Amino acid sequence: MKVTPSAIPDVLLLEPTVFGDPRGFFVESFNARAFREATGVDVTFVQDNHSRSARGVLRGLHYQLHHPQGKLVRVAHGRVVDVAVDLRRSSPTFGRWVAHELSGDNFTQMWIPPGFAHGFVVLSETADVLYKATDYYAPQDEHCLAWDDPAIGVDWRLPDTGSQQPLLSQKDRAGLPLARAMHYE
Ligand SMILES: Cc1cn([C@H]2C[C@H](O)[C@@H](COP(=O)(O)OP(=O)(O)O[C@H]3O[C@H](C)C(=O)[C@H](O)[C@H]3O)O2)c(=O)[nH]c1=O
Repeated sequence: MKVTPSAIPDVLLLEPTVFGDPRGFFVESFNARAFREATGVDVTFVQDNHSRSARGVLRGLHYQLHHPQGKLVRVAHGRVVDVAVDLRRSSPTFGRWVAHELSGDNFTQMWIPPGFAHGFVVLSETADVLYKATDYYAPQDEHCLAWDDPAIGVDWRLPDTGSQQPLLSQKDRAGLPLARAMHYE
């Protein structure tokens, strides 16, 4: 597995080894020992998530404040721009973001440690996003950062769907700007 630090060094891009043959391919999408040895990150995942979305759907930017989740994100089918925003007030990259295309074709995974808001926008007709989390879902502890806060300035590379706006949940339409959102110490 190849591991490359992103522009925010704690956020890592992982490229697993893919074994292709005339039948198709095989890939170990997660191996705890390989993950620990390749990244130096020693965490336990307690929850697997899978969401399917249509082109132009944007989910995010979400985080749990008192039960922060580290996330290992991959795309089994389709293409997304996956985004992480550093909400650790003590971090030198507080308020900064990273975005990378994850797809069923590139097999790239993004490790996003606790302390970040996470979101993605779908570029393909549909996309299946699968991610492991290091803590359990805590709906009472969920917070939403505004996807379009100019103070963060995420370049979502929104797909052309004929609409200026991505397709958002009601919760995501009410995301807070960085200046008013709760942060991690
Ligand atoms: C996240 C989650 C949701 N749910 C239920 C709650 C709702 O009835 C339904 C849809 O939830 P929501 O609209 O919050 O799903 P997303 O907008 O995909 O939220 C996720 O989007 C971004 C990209 C994230 O990184 C987070 O994991 C998460 O916030 O699934 C659960 O039962 N367990 C869960 O862990």
